[in-house]
Amino acid sequence: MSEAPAETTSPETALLEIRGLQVAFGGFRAIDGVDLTVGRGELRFLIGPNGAGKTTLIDVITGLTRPTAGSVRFEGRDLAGRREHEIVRLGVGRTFQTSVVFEELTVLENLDLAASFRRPLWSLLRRGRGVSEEVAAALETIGLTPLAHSRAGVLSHGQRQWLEIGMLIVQRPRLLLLDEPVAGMASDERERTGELLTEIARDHTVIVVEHDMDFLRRYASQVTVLHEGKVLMEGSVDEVRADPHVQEIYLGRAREGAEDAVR
Ligand SMILES: Nc1ncnc2c1ncn2[C@@H]1O[C@H](COP(=O)(O)OP(=O)(O)OP(=O)(O)O)[C@@H](O)[C@H]1O
Repeated sequence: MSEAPAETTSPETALLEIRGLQVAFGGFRAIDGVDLTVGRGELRFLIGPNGAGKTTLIDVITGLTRPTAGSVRFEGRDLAGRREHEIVRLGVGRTFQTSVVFEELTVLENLDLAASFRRPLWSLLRRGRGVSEEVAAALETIGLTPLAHSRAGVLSHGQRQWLEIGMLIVQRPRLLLLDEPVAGMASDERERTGELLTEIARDHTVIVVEHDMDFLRRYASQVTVLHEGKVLMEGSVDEVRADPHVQEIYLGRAREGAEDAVR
């Protein structure tokens, strides 16, 4: 018997390919026919008003929620039906809106623990022999080298977010999914996070869910707009901001009291 047909898209061109995705909660379709292609090395922003389906989309990619229909292919492999830890091992990492750092452990210990996830069991016995290269590099990238031996519990909100990003990086994912990484951050922390994302995107593919328009203007290039479970449009930040439909859904929110209209 011949092999299964070759993948429709070369892994060189598309890292992530979502087709005809649907997610229903009871009779309600939170995702309603989404097609999304993200190329290797992209820094893609995902925006949309509350309830648009952004988190649900991330949940499906990472195996937390099962789709009702459609496919999610990562490097040509179908992720549907795979468990969360299996998807992590395939190279997909995500941050959650709730923190996953261990407050009693130091920054370094948190990173080391996250990195140990990839190491063979025998190497865990060698722990305590100093800082591995990848952990040291991650510390530098996230700018927390001076705080390496501080307890994670004393970090500011922004520093904690960077630590979480560092904990992802040491697991060497090829796709990183970040859910509202600058939510609740002060402006200097936002700026540092924007720089961090730009740096990480040099050697990872990154999808960022973000509401903040100022942040998008500064750091986004390609943007996908979700609305009511569908892709409303894709384009550059300028194209998205100029689109009448996008303006309408954001201005609609503005009239309801939301502050961040597309201007
Ligand atoms: N487990 C669930 N059961 C029922 N409905 C759900 C569930 N999870 C999400 N929903 C609904 O699906 C829709 C999409 O939710 P989702 O959290 O994906 O939106 P979002 O774009 O991430 O919004 P926000 O910006 O507010 O986080 C919402 O109407 C939400 O109430």
